[in-house]
Amino acid sequence: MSTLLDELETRLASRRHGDADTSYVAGLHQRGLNKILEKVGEEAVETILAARDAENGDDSARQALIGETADLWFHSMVMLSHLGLDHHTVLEELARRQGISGLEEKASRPTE
Ligand SMILES: N=c1c2ncn([C@@H]3O[C@H](COP(=O)(O)OP(=O)(O)OP(=O)(O)O)[C@@H](O)[C@H]3O)c2ncn1[C@@H]1O[C@H](COP(=O)(O)O)[C@@H](O)[C@H]1O
Repeated sequence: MSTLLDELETRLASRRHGDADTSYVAGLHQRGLNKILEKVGEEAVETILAARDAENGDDSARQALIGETADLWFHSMVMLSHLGLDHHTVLEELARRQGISGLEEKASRPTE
């Protein structure tokens, strides 16, 4: 699975300065960070709405949620790519957190 993300990462990087007429990703980069963030926000909202529908929905509603989540992950990867980061940094952060209870971690934060 990580291979798939690696391949997508390579394809995204190859579009960084590509032709917007033939590449959706190149078009996003050309339109800039604000446009990319707008898409991330839009896909996040669509994912939330699809999850609501999927809770008591049929297979097609669950499939729609999978599609929206894929859109959200994809646009998040474009965002990272635009900023010179990649999914490995996120996987490393998740690996760092592995086994650390979210409740314990929150309790150990310095109080403001
Ligand atoms: N995984 C994806 C992927 N997922 C979703 N999308 C596109 O993301 C867009 C999201 O849908 P929307 O309806 O919100 O988009 P839209 O209406 O065109 O956008 P706006 O005009 O509203 O900004 C669609 O155009 C989808 O086709 C993707 N486009 C590309 N990829 C990957 O990126 C690679 C490079 O793509 P290109 O840059 O197009 O060659 C591809 O080979 C794929 O591997």
